[in-house]
Amino acid sequence: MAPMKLYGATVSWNVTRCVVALEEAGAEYQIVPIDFATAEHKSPDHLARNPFGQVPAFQDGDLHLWESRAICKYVARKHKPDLLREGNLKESAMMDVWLEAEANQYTAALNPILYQCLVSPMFGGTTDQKVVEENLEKLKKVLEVYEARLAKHKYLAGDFLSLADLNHVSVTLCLLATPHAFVFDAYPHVKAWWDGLMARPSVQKVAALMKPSA
Ligand SMILES: N[C@@H](CCC(=O)N[C@@H](CSO)C(=O)NCC(=O)O)C(=O)O
Repeated sequence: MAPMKLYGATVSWNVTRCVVALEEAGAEYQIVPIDFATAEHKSPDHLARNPFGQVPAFQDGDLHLWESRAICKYVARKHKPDLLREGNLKESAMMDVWLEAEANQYTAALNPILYQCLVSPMFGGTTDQKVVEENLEKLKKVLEVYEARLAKHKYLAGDFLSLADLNHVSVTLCLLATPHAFVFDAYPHVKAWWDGLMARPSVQKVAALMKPSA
């Protein structure tokens, strides 16, 4: 069976969100770089992979997917279904809650911070500190909810690791690459949760992959 293909650059936290799932699944995959400098992500070939002209895109045999979180769910369902808790209605429902919280609360607050602190300077742009400060305040409110949850459970969906936890990894690694990593210090249970995730070989591998020198 040909290896699964993940299209995109590992500088993107949406692409590396999928690498975490692929590494956790222990599945054979290859990363196919897409060159933003030449707008390859808008090429006809790539639009056929992802009609929105974005990365990641994904191929497994004759199946073509896009949207990082859908790719992660597919990889987990196929190779490590325990991450989805689909055998337990309540556990899988709680996982869905925290999958959505990652996308719509946590990463929604982090995206503008990462764009200002990491992406804009990468293209010679400046950092709008007002945007950073505004979204740091939003992130702190989100982390207050996470702190309360993780004071009661080892992981977000319950006392079991799930895809919901893993989907937070890539964007959190990016946060740690900004001057605002200290924001976790005020939330000890969030920090313990993160330290636990960081100890996983899959996360170590993605952390190494995301280092600028990689
Ligand atoms: N909801 C989607 C977001 C993909 C995305 O924004 N990809 C960016 C690069 S990563 O930040 C991208 O491809 N931007 C180029 C563009 O939008 O033209 C997902 O989770 O896969």
